[in-house]
Amino acid sequence: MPIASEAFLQQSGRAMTGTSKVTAKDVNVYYGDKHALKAVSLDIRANEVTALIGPSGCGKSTFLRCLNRMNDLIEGARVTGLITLDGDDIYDYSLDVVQLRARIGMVFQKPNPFPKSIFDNVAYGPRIHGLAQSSADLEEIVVSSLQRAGLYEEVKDRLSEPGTGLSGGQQQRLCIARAIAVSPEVILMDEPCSALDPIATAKVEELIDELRENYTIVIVTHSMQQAARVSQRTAFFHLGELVEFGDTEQIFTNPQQKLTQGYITGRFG
Ligand SMILES: Nc1ncnc2c1ncn2[C@@H]1O[C@H](COP(=O)(O)OP(=O)(O)OP(=O)(O)O)[C@@H](O)[C@H]1O
Repeated sequence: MPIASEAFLQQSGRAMTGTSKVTAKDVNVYYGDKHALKAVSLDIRANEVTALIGPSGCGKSTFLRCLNRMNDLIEGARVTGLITLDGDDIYDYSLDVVQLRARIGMVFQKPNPFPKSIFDNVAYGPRIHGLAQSSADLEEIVVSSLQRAGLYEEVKDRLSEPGTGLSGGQQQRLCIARAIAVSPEVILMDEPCSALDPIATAKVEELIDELRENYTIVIVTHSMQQAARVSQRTAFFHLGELVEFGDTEQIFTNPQQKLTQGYITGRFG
């Protein structure tokens, strides 16, 4: 592809598939004296799903939270190293963290809709970021976000009812719609299916696969089957270190490291 179009795509906020969207270089995280993440470097490619796997406490969530500076909210947490979004340092002192979190949204383990109507849950972000010029505009954003999250058909007749009245799987798709509504470029998901039953999990996994057409996704999961089903690339962490990172198929069929092999074959974890 000619360089001119690459420059245009990057300016327009959408990097090309295969290009690096988020880059971490030598990232360390300390919680007080605890060195929780050790010299982690990895590239997250645009329009792919990157899965972070590894045994409990290995630092997956810590790394995920570095990517939109959620660790800033944890007292005593300190991050060193470089993390860039489209080449720009996200820890730059002049950067507006609220804007950053609109560009890099997050979906949590437990669905956490606001105690508001389904409509207002999705409208919340666009309202605070001033993304809608009129109420018709806002309605369009809400409807299209619910559609992209695969929830609209199920809730279109009860948009004014509380989001907390939906089933767990629907609540999680509502949270995904809420994240999408501010047009993020990257969506971080921290075990988004761990509170869901298998049918709701399948729906969210299907959705993740559809979303990567427009977004870059990073997902923490405890389920190796899920990582294998939804991701293109997988990073295996152990005791705060990134042990192996590569194409998902290669990681699961031909891991290069003994530790990775031990984990994926269930020898520990
Ligand atoms: N707020 C915190 N304060 C102190 N230590 C923390 C904090 N959060 C995480 N840790 C520690 O940092 C290490 C990495 O934790 P993290 O939650 O990132 O691991 P994880 O791989 O996501 O684990 P899990 O799969 O159990 O969620 C662990 O040893 C954990 O105890």
